[in-house]
Amino acid sequence: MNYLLELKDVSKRYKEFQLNNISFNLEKGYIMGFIGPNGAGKSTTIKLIMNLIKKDGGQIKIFGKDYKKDEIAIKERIGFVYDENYFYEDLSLLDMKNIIAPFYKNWDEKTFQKYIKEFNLSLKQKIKELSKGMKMKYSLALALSHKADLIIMDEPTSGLDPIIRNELLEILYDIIQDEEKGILFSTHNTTDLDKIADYITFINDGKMLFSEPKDEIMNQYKIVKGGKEVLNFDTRKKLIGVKEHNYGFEALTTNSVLLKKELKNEIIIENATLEDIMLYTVRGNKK
Ligand SMILES: Nc1ncnc2c1ncn2[C@@H]1O[C@H](COP(=O)(O)OP(=O)(O)OP(=O)(O)O)[C@@H](O)[C@H]1O
Repeated sequence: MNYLLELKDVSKRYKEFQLNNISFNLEKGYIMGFIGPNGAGKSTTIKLIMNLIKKDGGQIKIFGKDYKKDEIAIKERIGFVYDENYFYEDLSLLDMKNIIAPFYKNWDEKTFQKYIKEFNLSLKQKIKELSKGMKMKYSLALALSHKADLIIMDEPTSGLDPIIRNELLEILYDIIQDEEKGILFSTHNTTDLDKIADYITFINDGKMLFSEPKDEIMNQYKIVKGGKEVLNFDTRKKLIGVKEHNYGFEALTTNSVLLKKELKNEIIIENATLEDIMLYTVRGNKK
């Protein structure tokens, strides 16, 4: 398989946090949502992919090549959008672009100008005068203007209003239509991913929970609701993150077919959202 991005057992140790054996692959033509609660290790993983920090173990390949050996050639084909600021604050948007653009052989000035206009930015303005959302839009305009094959975005929708947020999702969707490009997109806001992601990689507390096609995940995970009387030892084993209230319980399950067979009309099975999957799983892990 010709992957754009391959992580195998990638690990990183900090004093009080460990990222353990993260493995996933991203194919051409797909959008992967990278989800997990605060502090799960999403930014750490992205920094490792971008070689901004050193890994302690595992392998990272980008475009089939070792991510370090071919770093310069690889980075030319990556569009990177990152929450923390890596611009010179005193420069104008135009001056900063003039510094960045020559690094890319495939820089497309027309595309850049198109996004600047679409995002309502002024090239005369200084970076330090931009709001968080405006900085994100500027970052996006830069990342999308050199015909990158792999787009890596760390929380790109944070700070964006719903209109620009939706526009961004449409732009990302359009980008992958030629089936040559791929997007890795980390976010807390799983509703963004309900719309556009093909694959979901979920990490919690530095550990991988899954990396699978979104449709399979949505088929596998369901919400169960029922009365407390069915909550015995056997049933609990099939439930994740049980939430009990006065009249009954709600939980996540990957055993909905079996539960329905055993408990028939005593329970209700509903579809789960990605947010449900994240919340119930994190609750289940805490217990
Ligand atoms: N330079 C560092 N030194 C020590 N610990 C760090 C460092 N950078 C990150 N960490 C720790 O690693 C853990 C994971 O952080 P990370 O930023 O990767 O999480 P995240 O999933 O991106 O969270 P968020 O959604 O809040 O951005 C946190 O506990 C954080 O404190």
